[in-house]
Amino acid sequence: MCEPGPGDADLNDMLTAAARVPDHGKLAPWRFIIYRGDARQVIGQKLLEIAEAKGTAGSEAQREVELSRFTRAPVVVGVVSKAALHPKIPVWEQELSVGASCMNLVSAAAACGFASQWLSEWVCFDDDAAAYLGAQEGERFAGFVYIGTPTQAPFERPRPNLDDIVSEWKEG
Ligand SMILES: Cc1cc2nc3c(=O)[nH]c(=O)nc-3n(C[C@H](O)[C@H](O)[C@H](O)COP(=O)(O)O)c2cc1C
Repeated sequence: MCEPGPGDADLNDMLTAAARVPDHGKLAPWRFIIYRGDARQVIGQKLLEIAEAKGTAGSEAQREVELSRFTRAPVVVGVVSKAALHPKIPVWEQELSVGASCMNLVSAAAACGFASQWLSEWVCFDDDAAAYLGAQEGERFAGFVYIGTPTQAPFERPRPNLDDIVSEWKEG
């Protein structure tokens, strides 16, 4: 994907869709962080620093991957899960709502004419990277949705055969 990314109006529509998902108990167990413009280069420098400190950016190629991680798309949206223990609503249901939010964001991006990709990668699971990217105590990233102008038609890969994943319930 390439420039341009969605402007404020499109991004607002996409995030409205992302926040319009089934949400048992109206807990809003998700929030969104936007990364765009020069901030993406700043992030790359810091991710490289974190990766080097952990010994995971030894080669020039790995260094370049870290530096350019957030410049692969004009706009990146971090979807933060705020799922937490609740007296009535299981964490599992809250996490499913966060997943639905990510998927709505991907679908809304497509509906607005943009390409997108939902990625986790190491930055989702590394405490230092996640904190730097904005996750607060008790939060975690469900993923980062990279959004930009499509440069090619979506590549379709083989999907599961419905016969293998669909069954009709019968007693016993
Ligand atoms: C929670 C989650 C995390 C993902 N993280 C990655 C990732 O880190 N790297 C990756 O190549 N694909 C990742 N994917 C898969 C992509 O989002 C996407 O499914 C894949 O690029 C192929 O797209 P398609 O399934 O629409 O063909 C992730 C998917 C989900 C649901």
